[in-house]
Amino acid sequence: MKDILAAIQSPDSVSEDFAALPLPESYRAITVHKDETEMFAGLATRDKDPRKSIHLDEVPVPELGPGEALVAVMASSVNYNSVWTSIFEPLSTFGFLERYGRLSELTKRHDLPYHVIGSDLAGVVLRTGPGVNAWRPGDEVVAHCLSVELESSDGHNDTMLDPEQRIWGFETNFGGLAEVALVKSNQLMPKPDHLSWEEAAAPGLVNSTAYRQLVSRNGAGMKQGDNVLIWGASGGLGSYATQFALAGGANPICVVSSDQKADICRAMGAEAIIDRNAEGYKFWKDENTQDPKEWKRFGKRIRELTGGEDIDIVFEHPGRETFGASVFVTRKGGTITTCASTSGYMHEYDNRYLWMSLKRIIGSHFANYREAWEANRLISKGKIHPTLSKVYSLEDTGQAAYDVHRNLHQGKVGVLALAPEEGLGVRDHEKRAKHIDAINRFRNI
Ligand SMILES: C/C=C/C(=O)SCCNC(=O)CCNC(=O)[C@H](O)C(C)(C)COP(=O)(O)OP(=O)(O)OC[C@H]1O[C@@H](n2cnc3c(N)ncnc32)[C@H](O)[C@@H]1OP(=O)(O)O
Ligand SMILES: NC(=O)C1=CN([C@@H]2O[C@H](COP(=O)(O)OP(=O)(O)OC[C@H]3O[C@@H](n4cnc5c(N)ncnc54)[C@H](OP(=O)(O)O)[C@@H]3O)[C@@H](O)[C@H]2O)C=CC1
Repeated sequence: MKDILAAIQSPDSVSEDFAALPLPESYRAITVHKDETEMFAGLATRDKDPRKSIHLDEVPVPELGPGEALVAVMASSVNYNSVWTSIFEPLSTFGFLERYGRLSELTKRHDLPYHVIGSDLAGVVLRTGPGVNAWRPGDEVVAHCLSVELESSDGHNDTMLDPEQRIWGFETNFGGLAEVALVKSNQLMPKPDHLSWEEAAAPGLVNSTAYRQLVSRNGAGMKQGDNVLIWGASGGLGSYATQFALAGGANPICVVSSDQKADICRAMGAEAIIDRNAEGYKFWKDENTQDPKEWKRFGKRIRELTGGEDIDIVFEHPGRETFGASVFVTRKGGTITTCASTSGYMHEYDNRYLWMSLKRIIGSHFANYREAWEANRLISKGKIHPTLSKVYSLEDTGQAAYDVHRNLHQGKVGVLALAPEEGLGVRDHEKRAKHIDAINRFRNI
């Protein structure tokens, strides 16, 4: 591993040098263990502690198959899907690995008693499998997390519709929170050259998801002037949704839960901000009863901020807690687009407000190959910026996941894998200097 890192850090290394490096037999990886899936049985979601289930193990380097690449991971980031994996909710991800393992001789590799998690990476290609021509050892890359087989025509127009669609590092093994990762080569994209390894690893999953959910015609198809209600506007998804709304000439109405988060949204350029904590919205009177008066109070506040207008698009992900309010505050003909249910997946809303006002609910999940590429291109061009706040070592990934689970973080949380320190990997310093304030906006807050 030392030789690999030395080659990555040497300005003189060429592709042949990487190709000639022997692959290590094993690598350090963040895992959860199959024999621990019941460890939190009986505990409330909030009390399940990722620091107890997340391990740092030495695991064997997987065999490389056709169309695949092994990547030396310099940095990765924590996504909420790794939080779900680490608390074994809503399902243990070992069920996904077993199902994938049944697909073919090659996919059997994924069905192991440990799960190497993580759905983002920035690093350097070490080896490519048969049939890979577009990427070579030594290429500096990021990887998106869409894994598809594409043997069925169902996914040929929109790769997210492939019946064998999986999220790498969540529904497959050998993810990005590790020193080495195995990906399909079609997941690879050029690393934005003005960013450090950890900055480049931060946007991938959430940026692509927000792009499909909000901007793409497969999602809400946002246009100039739209009022976009963004829940968790300074969080992982929300910090990119806010940037897309601003960059696309829309009007984000940002919901956050503290002054500090409101300040971050202001610094991004948003003006309409609702502090849900300070304003004390209680959309549920008790576990089973919502309070439409609170939906109305929330809608009134939105109208104050928009000069009397209602919401064209709601960017939804908190789920059960907010969904009733989200449907209510959407204007006639507007769209609620949802990609998650952090607070609970059995939603309730008053359907009269949906059908009588001709609103639409759109389900959205990650991004197809092309959308992920387009989202990464916007990062590379400096139109959208990473929202990295804090960076942890691989050893401290459990704490990083704990922070995200407890909503103690801002924007995105990074993890260094092979990178010995922060700030390495920048190739275009001039471009970086142009965007430095935006790149650092979330740092150390
Ligand atoms: C990029 C990052 C993303 C995120 O962070 S997302 C957040 C994290 N992710 C999650 O929380 C999602 C976790 N996943 C899940 O909870 C589950 O993954 C799903 C609920 C999404 C799906 O579960 P499944 O196991 O695939 O489905 P079933 O409920 O067990 O049902 C499958 C059985 O139901 C049959 N079936 C499917 N459609 C129909 C139909 N229309 N009519 C009749 N049967 C149907 C199938 O065939 C199959 O059957 P048979 O069990 O016998 O094989
Ligand atoms: N389907 C897909 O492709 C994807 C799904 N996801 C899912 O989306 C969800 C959010 O992910 P991500 O943005 O990365 O997570 P983060 O935790 O980084 O951000 C979510 C934000 O939502 C807000 N929030 C949390 N709970 C509530 C609540 N009960 N009511 C209102 N607001 C709330 C918080 O902001 P504040 O406290 O400031 O209001 C929080 O910062 C997760 O469940 C994740 O699994 C994520 C990416 C892709």
